[in-house]
Amino acid sequence: MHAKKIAAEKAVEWIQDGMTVGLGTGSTAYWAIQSIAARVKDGLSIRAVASSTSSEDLARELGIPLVPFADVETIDMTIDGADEVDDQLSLIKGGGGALLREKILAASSRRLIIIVDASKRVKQLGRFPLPVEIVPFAANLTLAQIKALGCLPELRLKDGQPFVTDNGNWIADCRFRTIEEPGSLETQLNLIPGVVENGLFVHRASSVIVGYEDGTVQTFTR
Ligand SMILES: O=C(CO)[C@H](O)[C@H](O)COP(=O)(O)O
Repeated sequence: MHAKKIAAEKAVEWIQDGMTVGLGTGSTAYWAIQSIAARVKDGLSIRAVASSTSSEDLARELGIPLVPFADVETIDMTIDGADEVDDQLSLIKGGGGALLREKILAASSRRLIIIVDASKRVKQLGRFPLPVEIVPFAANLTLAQIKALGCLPELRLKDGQPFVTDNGNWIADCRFRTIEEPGSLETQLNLIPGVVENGLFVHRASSVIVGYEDGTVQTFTR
């Protein structure tokens, strides 16, 4: 927990007055939202757009000024977590099921700052099952197409029912074991009709901040 918190706090230091800030989702993004709220209380003037209803609720509760997705055209900086980060700063995201909104934020952000603890760093992406958001309609056909790309897709469940994203879709967690070419897989998955988006974020992170339990951080920039 400490490692996630200090990575988050380091990223939040980079936020400046007047910025539009994208808020990520998950237990590391939670600390970023807490730290942003503390700076807002101290007078920082920003507006934020959230990647999930849970982050939006938290930000609202803590008094961070929010702007709806529909009203935003550019984002200065997004701070978000990740499930895996490789040496090229490519990512797997979506463990929390918010990958679609997270990728929309990432694609429109001048800077995407990823905050992780050291356990998220890997030599090769793929040990963490890749989350893929699919439309519920004809899900089995879509799952079969995803499987043909060389993985074992499993529908994510919550209380015995399909997990439903903030966008009303389902998530397939896809076991690839290793992903040799993340860039090409990211494109291939999105070409399957029925796939809405996938959790590969290739060449999108501007910086990755890794927090360690001893209180130090390491920053990697592309
Ligand atoms: O992509 C995400 C949510 O969709 C999260 O950023 C990712 O799952 C990491 O979460 P955590 O910070 O809790 O380890």
